[in-house]
Amino acid sequence: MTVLDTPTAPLERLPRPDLSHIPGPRTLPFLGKTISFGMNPYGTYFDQVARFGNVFRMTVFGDTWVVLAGPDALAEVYLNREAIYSAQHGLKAFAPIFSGGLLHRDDLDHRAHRRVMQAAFRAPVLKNYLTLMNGEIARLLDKWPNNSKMQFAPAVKELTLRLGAHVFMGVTDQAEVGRINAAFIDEVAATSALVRKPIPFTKMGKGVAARKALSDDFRRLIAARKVNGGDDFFSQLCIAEDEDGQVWSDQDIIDHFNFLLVAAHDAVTGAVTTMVWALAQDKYLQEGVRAEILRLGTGPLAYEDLDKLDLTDRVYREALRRFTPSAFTARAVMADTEWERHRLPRGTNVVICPGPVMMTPELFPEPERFDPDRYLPDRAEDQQHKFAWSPFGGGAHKCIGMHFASIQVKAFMVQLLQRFSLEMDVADRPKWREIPTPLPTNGLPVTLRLRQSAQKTP
Ligand code: HEM
Repeated sequence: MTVLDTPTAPLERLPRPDLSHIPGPRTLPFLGKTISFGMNPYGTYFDQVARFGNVFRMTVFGDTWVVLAGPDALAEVYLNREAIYSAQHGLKAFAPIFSGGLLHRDDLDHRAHRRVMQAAFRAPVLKNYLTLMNGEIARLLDKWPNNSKMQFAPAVKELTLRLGAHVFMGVTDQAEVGRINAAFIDEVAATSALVRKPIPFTKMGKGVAARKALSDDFRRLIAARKVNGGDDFFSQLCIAEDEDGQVWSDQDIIDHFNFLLVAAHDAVTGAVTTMVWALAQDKYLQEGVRAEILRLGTGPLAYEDLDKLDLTDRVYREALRRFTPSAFTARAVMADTEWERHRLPRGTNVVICPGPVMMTPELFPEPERFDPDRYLPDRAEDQQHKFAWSPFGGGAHKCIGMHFASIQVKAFMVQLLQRFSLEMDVADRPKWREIPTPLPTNGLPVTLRLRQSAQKTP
């Protein structure tokens, strides 16, 4: 067993190239399209594509980006065949919170770290997580109210946080769970900070302080887990090794786990919230999903049954299309290149847009309609282009947790629908905030009614 030795050099400063040859709107210097993009990111995208085509310049929060629109651009940047697009540089605004995480590494360094992480996502390990999740979901759902309207979005956020502490970290002490979750919430909030410098009392300042506090917690946990082991995700990361016996240093474990917590949490919460939004307003669809779930029995989801939830899976996929958790992502260009006859000099920051691509009517007709049948073999709208449907990204950085996420979402939906009918008043149908992660702005008021056959956990 050897400790992986891939020290990350400090980020080199890239030039700030002149991008005046790229088409784009005339805007105020610092402000640019900040307000329009912040309030209506998808609308801004489609508007700019209509005016300038698939490559355009846009200034947001003082930084100028070149937006590469459409699914071909996703293929170009995600597949990164010539190794010229850097995630580490492109996402450097988040480095104070996430440096050292997998998405904040490139090339050989990234590949070496990803090989170690893969060990925590093997099938037998995932199966153990499912067992842990099932027990904890049952206990947490026992506490949800029957027959009264609840704010579903914050409730599911709280539930996934508690689930996360248990399944992700193996932490059950309530005081510790509370402390970790509070720090975690500050970290997540920092990802949408307007002020990117970690000045005390700003979002970024609090985020950086939270990272420090969490790192101290993780360091204490590592020592215990290396001795006692455990089925939780953190314990698996502590012992993860690649096929050549390479393992991470303690600092690597801390950095990776720090990023993983956030990567896992918000997206899963978003997917579940969207599914409940769709099912609560479509009784017919809800009954269809429930019937499919009940055909498997009345117990929690078994690992072997994961592939038998066809309609549930299509609802999940449609949720990830309709309000995708990660609608935009960024890279930096490390060597002069060209895209669609536009020169992209070294140092150009590019944005690619999986969210808007999944809302493009030419690929997904009537994109605003929630329609799980899009994925049936006779329509297969997602198959028209390799990157038509790509909520998990692609290429070297494709989401490593996508099976984990699918298990978590389905384990939750199985127990939720076995127990409860979901109802939403027409007047409560929400507006959605689209970035940084989609959220119904009214908290999603939903009434849960305990089904007659459902029982509380013994
Ligand atoms: C529905 C849930 C999820 C969605 C939609 C999602 C989406 C994504 C996307 C789009 C990326 C690529 C970002 C980019 O290239 O810029 C990504 C990367 C990543 N995700 Fe997820 N994710 C989800 C759940 C999870 C979970 C549950 C975990 C861990 C348990 C996880 C861990 C990661 C990691 C570590 C990366 C970086 C991979 C790399 O750089 O090699 N994600 N995810």
